[in-house]
Amino acid sequence: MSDDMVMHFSSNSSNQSDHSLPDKIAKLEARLTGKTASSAKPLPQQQQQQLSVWSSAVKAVASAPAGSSEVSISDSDDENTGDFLIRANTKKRQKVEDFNNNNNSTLVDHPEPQEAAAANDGRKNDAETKTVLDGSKKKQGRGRASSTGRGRGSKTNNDVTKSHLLAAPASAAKSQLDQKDSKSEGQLRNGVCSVQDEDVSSLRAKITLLEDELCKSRQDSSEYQNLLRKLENEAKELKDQEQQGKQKTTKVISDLLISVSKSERQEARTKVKHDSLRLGSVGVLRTGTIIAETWEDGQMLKDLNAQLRQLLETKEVIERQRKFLKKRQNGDKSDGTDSESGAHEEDIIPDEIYKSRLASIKREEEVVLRERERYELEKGQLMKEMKRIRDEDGSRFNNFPVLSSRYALLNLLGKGGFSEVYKAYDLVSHRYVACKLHGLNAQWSEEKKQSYIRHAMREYDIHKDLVHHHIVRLWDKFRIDLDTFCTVLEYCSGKDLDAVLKATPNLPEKEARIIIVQIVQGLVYLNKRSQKIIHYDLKPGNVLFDEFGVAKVTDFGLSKIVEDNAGTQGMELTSQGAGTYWYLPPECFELSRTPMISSKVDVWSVGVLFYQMLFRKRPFGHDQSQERILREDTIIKAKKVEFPAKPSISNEAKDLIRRCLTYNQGDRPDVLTLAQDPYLSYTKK
Ligand SMILES: Nc1ncnc2c1ncn2[C@@H]1O[C@H](COP(=O)(O)OP(=O)(O)OP(=O)(O)O)[C@@H](O)[C@H]1O
Repeated sequence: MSDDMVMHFSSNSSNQSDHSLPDKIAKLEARLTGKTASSAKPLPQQQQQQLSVWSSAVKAVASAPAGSSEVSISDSDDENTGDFLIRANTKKRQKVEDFNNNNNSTLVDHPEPQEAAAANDGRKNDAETKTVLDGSKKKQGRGRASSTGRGRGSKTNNDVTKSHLLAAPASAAKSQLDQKDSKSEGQLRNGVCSVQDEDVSSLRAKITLLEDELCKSRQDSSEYQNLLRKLENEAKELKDQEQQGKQKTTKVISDLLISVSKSERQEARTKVKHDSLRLGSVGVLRTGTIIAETWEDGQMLKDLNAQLRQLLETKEVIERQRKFLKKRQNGDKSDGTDSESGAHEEDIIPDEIYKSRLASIKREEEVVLRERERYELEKGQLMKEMKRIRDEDGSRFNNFPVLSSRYALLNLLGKGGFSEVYKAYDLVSHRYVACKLHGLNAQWSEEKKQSYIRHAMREYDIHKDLVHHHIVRLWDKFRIDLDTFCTVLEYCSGKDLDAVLKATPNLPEKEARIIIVQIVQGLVYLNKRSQKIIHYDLKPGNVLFDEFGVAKVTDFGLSKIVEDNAGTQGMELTSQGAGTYWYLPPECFELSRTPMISSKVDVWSVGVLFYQMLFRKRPFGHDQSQERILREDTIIKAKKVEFPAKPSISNEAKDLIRRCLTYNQGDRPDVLTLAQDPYLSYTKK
């Protein structure tokens, strides 16, 4: 830039001549350095360099031959020069600022009259100068921030520098310089204007672009919003359709389930009718004013009994014949006719025939007796089914209600002491469940009702957290009305062990063993939890089978939670008297002190269950009632277990039963020890 400026000066001052020019330049140079240094802060290094370049350029001009390049500079060196410089500088700065302030509205600055005249005079030179200035101004503009570090400040510094030249004394050279300066200022302003014009137009272009983009974005946004609304509506419609579809599906499923259940009910009643003819039925017996129900045997038993009578008669006839034959043989011996030759063949053969016939009658008798046994089992099942149907017919839930908007009740599975268990379908999880409806007796006192509810809730609390393959799951509970609530259990479509045992004479050891293994696994789970549980009511009715024959323990109504602080002696039995006595160990009948119990109670029950599965009877008090067991101290006297000769079972099975039925609680294994028994392990040796 300095070079450009020097060129400018040298070209524009060629027609100016002053003989004292070297002196003036020297003075000017001194003023440039001296005044600037004294009247303002030291200039930045770059500007000082600029000044020195200018100064040497001016010197060069001064030393150039006269006429080749002349600069008209005032020789005035008075005291006011500094003030003038500052004033000129301030004025110039003011102009630039004014221009900057106005450049948004009027991008073209109107020159002052004097400047306009100067501009008119030197229009041709201006054109040349403008080119130079434009270039230098652009350079300056671009380097503004880096050269001064103050943005607009650089412009001011340039102005200051130019002011030195403009501040020449009022002479011809001065006026010329002033004119030139005015021109330069105009050109500078034009340069700034053009840069700013460019900036403004590029900004305008940008604004237009941004406005276009904004407009497009707005359009896009409104399109998206429309699309979103459309999608939301579609989603809502789909949801409604899904809801309607669900309702329809639920209705279809419910209808299907109801029609299947109705036909099952029909089938069950027809079967009962049919079986009743064969097996018997319940009749009414009137004795005076008392009406009682009695069992009237069916045709099957009559036929079997007739067969037995027939066989008995035949047997008697043959035996009479044999006796007669023997008598005749003995008579022959006494009159000496046969003494030498011994028994005749014609006498021996008939006897063999009678003996053979008697053996065959015995076999036939055995078959009929087995048939009669079978009959008894079927009769038991029929009686149970009849009771179930009667209970179902009398139940207030027999009309296929949907409970808790979820469980579609189907057919009654059975009725216990205080509850009805219905097979049901969970319309949410889509699976069969068993709904146990606990009904409080309206006749009960409020206290008894509360006690029952407490008991049931306790059972629920214990059971709900139990998750094991061999424990029936408890899914849910809810209240139906003031006197009824329901617990929802995993549905076990197989029979319970009680029904299995009633339907089967006795289980083969292999089958009994695998059932015991599963029960013990369930018990191990109960004893490995942080809160150990004693089931306390293990009996065939509380072992259920699922559709695959997997055994599952249920009914935690009498269960005990073993407290953490229970010692090795176990915990106190506070509910003595509860439970099913055939399956409880001797310590539960202890009367002299509060019994201490542990998981060994369940181990005893396992022994009884295993024995019962193998021999079809319980080891202690099989034919006794609960009351008689208590009265006769049957279990307290149960010191040793006896095994029937038939069916024959393995010694390992007998040993396991003996261990489980160890009289002394201290010597009996607990659940975890029992689970280690090799007989209950299926690992290959
Ligand atoms: N989860 C289940 N799945 C299938 N059947 C079940 C289920 N729970 C119970 N049952 C059946 O419902 C019937 C009644 O069961 P419940 O437990 O109420 O009677 P109980 O054990 O005979 O009587 P109580 O519990 O009063 O001693 C039984 O035949 C039982 O097999």
